[in-house]
Amino acid sequence: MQSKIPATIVTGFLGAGKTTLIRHLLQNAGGRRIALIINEFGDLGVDGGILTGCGIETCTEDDVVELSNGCICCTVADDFIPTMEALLARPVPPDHIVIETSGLALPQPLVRAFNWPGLKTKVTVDGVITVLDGPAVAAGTFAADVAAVDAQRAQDDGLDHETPLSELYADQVACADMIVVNKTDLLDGATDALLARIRNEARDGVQVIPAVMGALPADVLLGRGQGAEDDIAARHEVHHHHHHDEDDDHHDDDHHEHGHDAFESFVVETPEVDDPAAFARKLSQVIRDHGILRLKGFASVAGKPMRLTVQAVGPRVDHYFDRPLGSDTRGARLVVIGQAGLDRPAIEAALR
Ligand SMILES: Nc1nc2c(ncn2[C@@H]2O[C@H](COP(=O)(O)OP(=O)(O)OP(=O)(O)O)[C@@H](O)[C@H]2O)c(=O)[nH]1
Repeated sequence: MQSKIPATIVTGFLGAGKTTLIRHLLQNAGGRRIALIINEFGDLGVDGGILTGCGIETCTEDDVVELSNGCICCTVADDFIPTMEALLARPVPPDHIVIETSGLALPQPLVRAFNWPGLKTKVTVDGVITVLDGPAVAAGTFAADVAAVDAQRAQDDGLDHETPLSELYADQVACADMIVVNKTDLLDGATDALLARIRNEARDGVQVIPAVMGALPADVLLGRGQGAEDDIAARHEVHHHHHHDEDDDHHDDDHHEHGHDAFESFVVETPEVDDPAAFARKLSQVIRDHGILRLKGFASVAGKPMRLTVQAVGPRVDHYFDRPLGSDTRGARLVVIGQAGLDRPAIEAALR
């Protein structure tokens, strides 16, 4: 029998550090030919731009496939499966496939897609890696007490989808074979308690590993041989319990209602940046004023030949020059992601 190509699913909430972890993995791939499938939220292709712009020799444009037609878990049949089939049909197929889901995707439907007849014989899910934003989880932002939430819902039908963040968190934790608790540099000694708490929430036997900038050896991340598609039932999906208006047995891949409509994203274009530090301060203020969850993109800076990458998770804004601008048009293009109801005109005005 021909051996199956292993695929690793990297999931985790917006801004947890998935792209950073994958970038480190590619830089330390130990000669493996890795193909990437990236599911962007918003059309700008920031994560693809960060990965192909990073000058990693083993990572050519060909090896990065971007899916930006929506959330990967809602478009598996239309988008993900054909993309996988095309990748597998290449004359030289990759040694390993890494799939980065959008920060709002549920991993379970994606794992289930590996049981598709056209894929099942050729690929297997080597493991589901869930990246958590350590400080955010420690602050209780995405840490659902699943039992309490369910109990509350049982009492009140009107609560459906009121807490999509905690649902996503719970689903991403429940599906994991390995949980990377990232950004422990920002945790101030509270790491051990947090790891213990997350171990408690995870399925039995799931590794919970602390990390800074997703820096974990390729041998830890890859080659787990989990075969996740064969034990999908063990990977409890919290959100299924809330569809009181649907048939309870309605578990197929193509249902769309898991709270994405609770989020929105749009792209804002602004003129060239004068002073990156001042720009970052302005972004941070706009993020606070409007409760933006995630903001990222690229900008040109007056008089500079390099591209400025801007990354904000909550009010913390990182910015750095990553590569020559080349033929990119000057100005800034930023993806703004938040819960539905963002005041887009006000945000656009404030950013310009
Ligand atoms: N301090 C600190 N910052 C980090 C760490 N890991 C990632 N970051 C920063 O967090 C921001 C988000 O990281 P990404 O890797 O883009 O996160 P992501 O999960 O891919 O984000 P989405 O694709 O938007 O869901 C970037 O500015 C990173 O530089 C870490 O361990 N410590």
